[in-house]
Amino acid sequence: MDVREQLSSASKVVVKVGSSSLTTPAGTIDVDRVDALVDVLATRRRAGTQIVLVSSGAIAAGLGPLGLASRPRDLATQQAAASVGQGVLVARYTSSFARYGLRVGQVLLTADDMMRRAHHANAQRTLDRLLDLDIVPIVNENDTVATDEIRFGDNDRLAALVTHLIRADALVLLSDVDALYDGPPSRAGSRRLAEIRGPEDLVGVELGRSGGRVGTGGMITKVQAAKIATGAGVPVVLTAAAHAAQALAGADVGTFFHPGGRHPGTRLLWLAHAATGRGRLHLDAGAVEAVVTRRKSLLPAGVTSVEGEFAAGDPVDLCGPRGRVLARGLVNFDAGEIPELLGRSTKELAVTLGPEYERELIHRDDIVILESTS
Ligand SMILES: Nc1ncnc2c1ncn2[C@@H]1O[C@H](COP(=O)(O)OP(=O)(O)O)[C@@H](O)[C@H]1O
Ligand SMILES: N[C@@H](CCC(=O)OP(=O)(O)O)C(=O)O
Repeated sequence: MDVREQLSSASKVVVKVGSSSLTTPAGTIDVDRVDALVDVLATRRRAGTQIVLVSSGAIAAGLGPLGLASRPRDLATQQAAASVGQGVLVARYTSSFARYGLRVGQVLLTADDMMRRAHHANAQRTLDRLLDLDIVPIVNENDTVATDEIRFGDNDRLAALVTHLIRADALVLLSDVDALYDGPPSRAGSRRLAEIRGPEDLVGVELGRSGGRVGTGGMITKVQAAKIATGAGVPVVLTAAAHAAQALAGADVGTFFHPGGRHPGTRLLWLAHAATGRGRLHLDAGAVEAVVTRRKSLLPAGVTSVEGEFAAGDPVDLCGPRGRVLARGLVNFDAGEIPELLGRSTKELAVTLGPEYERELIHRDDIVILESTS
């Protein structure tokens, strides 16, 4: 079977569309292009495929109503624009899908929703239920509450994580460019890359930032998203929104990223690919061996020092004796509590500080290995 047939036979697909494919330069919704995209998605939905649409465009669609000529630099005004634009965007999707008798549901997610166990399960349950009810979920980052520190900032990686969250069979990234090129598409001689089979095919490819006025991540975040999805066994197609129908039909458009890898736990994908450590724990050689090689939980006895300000539940980087970041995990204690625990056994801590201290610093289920020690 041609690999691209995985797209035509997929029963659950995540489609991500960028701001520039949905809005006009004047900062309003481009109704014709939204309708054209919805025509494709609704047709596929009515043929039985479950679709989740990850749609950017809230900030871009809020510019016109707020009288802004370009994307504001400061976060507060971006959030205000997103607040106005998100409503306009979803109103348009609602009426556009209604032409096909389909309902949409708005789902706004933060990075935390992908990471914290309870939030993650909640988001998963909601999306699953929406799909059971034949509703098309329209997902975006919850821009109005996300601060710079905790923000995804781009919907490409969010779409890859949603792909895992709902156990989709394929991810389609739609942009204003028809494929990944080996250099800037505006440069004469740049060639379309029809297929990416693995990291070796990306060597020498110039991944530029966004060329448009309203896009954010450019090709860098799209390739990161493709790596997250394919690394967990899901094929990805990157192409222009105008080619959405062909991409979903498995035609030779855009760039096809071949799946590889297995399906790791979704929550930890966020930790590996989208989180940044809020602090660092320095491990001795024994703890590195236990955590990285034998995949055990991290106990206070194996930690030599702590850096940074973080709260229980935050991601922290785990460094080896030479300072290399080897793993990342969700820590069970606030930064301020940790110094007095260091180097001590959990039994001893339970006796002196109380039974609630007889637990690991980081449970092994909350650790992802970023680099092996060998
Ligand atoms: N190697 C490349 N191949 C294709 N496009 C590239 C490349 N490098 C940079 N780009 C730019 O990435 C842009 C798409 O990213 P972005 O503006 O973030 O899109 P979106 O808003 O759809 O998410 C394209 O318009 C293009 O100018
Ligand atoms: N959440 C933001 C979009 C962020 C983003 O990734 O934008 P884009 O690069 O156009 O896909 C918004 O709705 O404006």
